[in-house]
Amino acid sequence: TLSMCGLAKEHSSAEQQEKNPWHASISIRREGKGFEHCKGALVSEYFILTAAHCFTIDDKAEQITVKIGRQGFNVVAVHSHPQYQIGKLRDQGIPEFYDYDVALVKIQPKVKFSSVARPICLPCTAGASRALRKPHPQTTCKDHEEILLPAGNILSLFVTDCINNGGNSGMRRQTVRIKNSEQKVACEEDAKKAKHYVNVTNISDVVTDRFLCTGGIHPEVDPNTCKGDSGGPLIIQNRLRYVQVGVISWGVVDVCKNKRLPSCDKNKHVPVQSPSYARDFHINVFKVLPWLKEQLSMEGLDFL
Ligand SMILES: Cc1cc(Br)c(Nc2ncc[nH]2)c2c(Cl)c[nH]c12
Repeated sequence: TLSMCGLAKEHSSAEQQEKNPWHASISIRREGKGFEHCKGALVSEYFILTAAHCFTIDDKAEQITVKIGRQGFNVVAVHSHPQYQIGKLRDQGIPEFYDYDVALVKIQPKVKFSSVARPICLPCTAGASRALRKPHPQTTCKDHEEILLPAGNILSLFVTDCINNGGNSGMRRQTVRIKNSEQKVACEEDAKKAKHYVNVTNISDVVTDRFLCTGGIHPEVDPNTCKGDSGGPLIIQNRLRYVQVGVISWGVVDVCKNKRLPSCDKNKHVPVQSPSYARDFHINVFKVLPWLKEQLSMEGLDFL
């Protein structure tokens, strides 16, 4: 049967992985330096969408492992976006430049879809039209963008690590608002508060058109990402279906640095101590569609 993307178990007693069956954990082993951890989202039988900055040019596929729930996968290849170049603006005093910070990790064996392993919907695919209950092929990519990213503050979610009562790590959904309104300017201005960008005069050199901005305290206090959340999906929930609109790229304040992980127990409310300028930046999936379409052309995703 045609696999349905963006479908999860919703009942409260479902396992975390059943509630987020696209969630992937990526670990990169580096000789003498331990591990780097990132997140990603399953987007087809063979590919995980994540952030390009999780990898360096020296990383070999053998050093990388991907886990979807309890299941481990080998990595065949990492395809970073061709325009991603972290050192591109070093001469202009910008040490790290995250434009086009996306990558597709090809895994093997082919993922057998189940209640704990199922792809999230990518915008501008037939699966996303079905998930949005819009007619295919009448519905266009532009329609998807108007539905998913209208002007205003858009409710979205990402998943972060937490400690459950058993002491091992779980995952917890965080709700944030994408500032796609007049607040977008203030959101992007706060990028200057990142230690890497204090000397930047023109913030649009760093926060390019490719980014969505979340975080801050207006209209509500948004939780923030941690470095370990890099590569995870920024998701819009529409009824009981989920569509990925962003890839977590970078932030102003690493709220997890030298801090214990928050508890997974929702009732143990973690007091949000982030400053008002703590913002997070995500690559807008709509801005990298030509690359996605090319890389995923054999995956049967039926791009619009
Ligand atoms: C998700 C994520 C990635 C990276 Br890389 C961070 N580091 C950083 N941002 C700017 C320069 N370096 C952070 C921070 Cl800080 C919070 N969340 C982050």
